[in-house]
Amino acid sequence: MLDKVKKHLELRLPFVLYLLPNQNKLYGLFQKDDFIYDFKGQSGFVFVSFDDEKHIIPSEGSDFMEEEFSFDSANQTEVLINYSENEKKHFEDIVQKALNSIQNGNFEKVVLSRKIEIEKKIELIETFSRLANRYPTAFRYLFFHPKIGCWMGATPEQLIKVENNHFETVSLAGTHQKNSFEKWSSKEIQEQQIVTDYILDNLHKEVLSVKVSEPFTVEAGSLVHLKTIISGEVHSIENTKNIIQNLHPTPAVCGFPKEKALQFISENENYDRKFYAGYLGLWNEEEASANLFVNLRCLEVEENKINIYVGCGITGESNPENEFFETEHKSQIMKSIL
Ligand SMILES: C=C(O[C@@H]1C=C(C(=O)O)C=C[C@H]1O)C(=O)O
Repeated sequence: MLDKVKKHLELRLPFVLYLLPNQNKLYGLFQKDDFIYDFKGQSGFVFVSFDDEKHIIPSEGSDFMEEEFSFDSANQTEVLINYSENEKKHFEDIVQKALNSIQNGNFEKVVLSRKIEIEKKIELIETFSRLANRYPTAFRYLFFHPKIGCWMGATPEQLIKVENNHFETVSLAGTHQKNSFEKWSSKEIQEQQIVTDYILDNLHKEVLSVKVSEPFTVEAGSLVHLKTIISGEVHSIENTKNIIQNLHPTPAVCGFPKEKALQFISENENYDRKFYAGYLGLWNEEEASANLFVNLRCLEVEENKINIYVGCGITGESNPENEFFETEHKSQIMKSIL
């Protein structure tokens, strides 16, 4: 498959490589032309931006390959926390502004992010190989489209999985470093509950039944999060489409209420999130199945530059400096494979 990837990169043709969580099989979908296909319910690998621009590498007409994943596991590096005081102050100021807005009753939660730009030219396949080796429990992907961009990531967050009318989604929020974690604070419990409530509210019109787990702690690389599994039955693929439309973007990556949080993000984050906090993955219209993930712990590859996108949930109890360090810790997930 590596030869095929190299060829596609040379010819500047779109492709995606991916590995499902806890699996060692590498899949590749290789488009034969360089059109941008809009996602309109055809089968393939979907790639949707934060502001809901929907693309797909369609299965039809593309080459599909699979093989055991056996790229070299090159060194894993530890990175030192490294940031400028300016960046820190800038982010803390925006968090403070969000706190004022929350206090004034404009919204309950907003997820604010940073775009960390690193001047660096990377070797794409080797870097993806390190990412795939390092985060086996995540959904790992490398997406390339000459007219859309090049992204890779290792996301711990499922947007939705549907098979035989059974669906599963998660509410994921709250973050700690694994090595210093003791227990969840009321702030974290509250910010995750906002996500769970929102998902349940938006599901009920579309599902036949729903089951909700207790919140539990999950590992994601060097971090831990608080997670609830929400599952049940849907009637048809139309329900699945409506659920996705209603869920995205969830308060795990946007905030609550959604419109107010979106407005704060667009007025205060000084860049386009593009595909960060969008969603991506498999859509099979014929089988009415989907396996989609939220695009987190990801980076965008430019010619001589990498953009790492990381965010964190702000609620009334947030502390601006702690939130800044949370984004730094999240960024280590990607920095350590560069
Ligand atoms: C926004 C991100 O992560 C999300 C926000 C979290 C939080 O605020 O604690 C935790 C997991 C994700 O739902 C990110 O990784 O960029």
